[in-house]
Amino acid sequence: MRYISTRGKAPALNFEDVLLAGLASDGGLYVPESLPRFTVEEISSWSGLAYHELAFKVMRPFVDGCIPDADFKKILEETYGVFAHQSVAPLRQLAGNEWVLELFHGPTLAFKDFALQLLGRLLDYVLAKRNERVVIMGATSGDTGSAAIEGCRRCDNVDIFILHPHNRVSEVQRRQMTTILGDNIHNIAIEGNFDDCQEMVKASFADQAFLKGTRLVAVNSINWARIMAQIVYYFYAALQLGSPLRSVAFSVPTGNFGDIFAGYLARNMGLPINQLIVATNRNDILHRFMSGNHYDKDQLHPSLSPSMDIMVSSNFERLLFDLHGRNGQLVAELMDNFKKTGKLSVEDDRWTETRKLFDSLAVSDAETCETITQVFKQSGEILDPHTAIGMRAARMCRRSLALPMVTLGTAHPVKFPEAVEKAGIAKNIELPAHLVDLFKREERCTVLANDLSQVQSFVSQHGNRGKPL
Ligand SMILES: Cc1ncc(COP(=O)(O)O)c(C=O)c1O
Ligand SMILES: N[C@@H](CCOP(=O)(O)O)C(=O)O
Repeated sequence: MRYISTRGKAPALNFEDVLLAGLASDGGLYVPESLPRFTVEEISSWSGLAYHELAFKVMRPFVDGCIPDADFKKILEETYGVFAHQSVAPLRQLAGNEWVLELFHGPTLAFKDFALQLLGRLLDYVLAKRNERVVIMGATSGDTGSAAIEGCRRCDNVDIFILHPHNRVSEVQRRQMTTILGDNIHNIAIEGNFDDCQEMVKASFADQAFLKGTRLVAVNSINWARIMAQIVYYFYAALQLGSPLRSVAFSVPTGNFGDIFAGYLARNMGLPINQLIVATNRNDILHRFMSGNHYDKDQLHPSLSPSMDIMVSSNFERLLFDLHGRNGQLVAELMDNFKKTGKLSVEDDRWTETRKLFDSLAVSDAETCETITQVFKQSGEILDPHTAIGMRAARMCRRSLALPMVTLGTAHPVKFPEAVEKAGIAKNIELPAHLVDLFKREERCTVLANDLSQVQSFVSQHGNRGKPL
């Protein structure tokens, strides 16, 4: 399997190299040159497999021999063995055809663990084999950061720098990052928003002189391996609901468009998904595209669902690539123009094509709270604000009541007490045992201005186990 850039100019890579990459050298994102497509018989035969066994079946074609099967199986067994729930991703029925796929039973209580527990182990495996040290830079609006730190903290060959927007993540999210105290773990709070953090990470891939020859690796969903791992749970949920003989719909709380893009790929690999709903908070650039073909930058607003306070959605470019017949030059032109004008639209027929599969809804903070309250009264379940946005969109936008509708439960409500309290739920949600002393732990974090050169100089001063590169 070769991986090519969405902008058509960077060299094609194999799985091992794409794992160790971030943005492609032409500024694009890597995607598989062609997708594996599974038959109905093949998918049917996976029914009843344990999560790690299914993960092997779905991901094997992407890894394509770069990691021997026996080693990859062992890595997957270890990865999903650390999840707290026996079924790893339990599917909970709220009513009739309404389901929540609980993706928050990993160590950091959000869906990011599915990919980042794996990514950490894959990096460890590949870097040990190569005897190479790398620097990781990641941007987070709250969840990727802790999942990446947790996934990589035991990697000997990694120094990890996580940028989060100062005072714009929840306290639990911040502490999950800043209380992990290794000399290769570096938390930076940027005086800006998530897009500023993400832009700095991307700019660092474009000009790596400050790294003095050390390789830079991404943990955000610009890294293909992140998307690959997120495809699996669509198969896992759909198989339990009668696929591949029955179609299923998904509603996905969306920010960087990574999670829902994984669902789109699952469909293209043979899973009968008849609808994908893009559920956003008031930072609704994706909803404005899906509902009116306007992908136009706006101001970023803090919300009760801070992990989705994202304006420019990295993975949207991967969808644009497919929409434009996988023509890298066309995508490069669109993205260049977007950089200049902050606006992007596609030709009508391409947009109509997108709308055959995708619907969307933007949900306000008040509606988010209303949904948390409503679902609690109906079922006793407390949804986190991101999942609540997905649930509201599922209820408002579903095309068929006869088909199962699965909302991705992307985070545990204990991470967002403010929203739960605002929804009028007095019940105290307890942190799980491994985090019970979270509020007593020492924190370590450096606050930096929204300034790329300061950040890069910090990385080069601390990039070798806390010492200069
Ligand atoms: C809890 C939660 N829900 C949803 C999202 C949105 O996912 P994506 O960025 O893949 O669209 C994020 C962050 O990305 C998140 O942390
Ligand atoms: N919501 C994310 C933002 C980064 O998204 P990613 O999927 O590209 O890593 C977060 O919680 O950090």
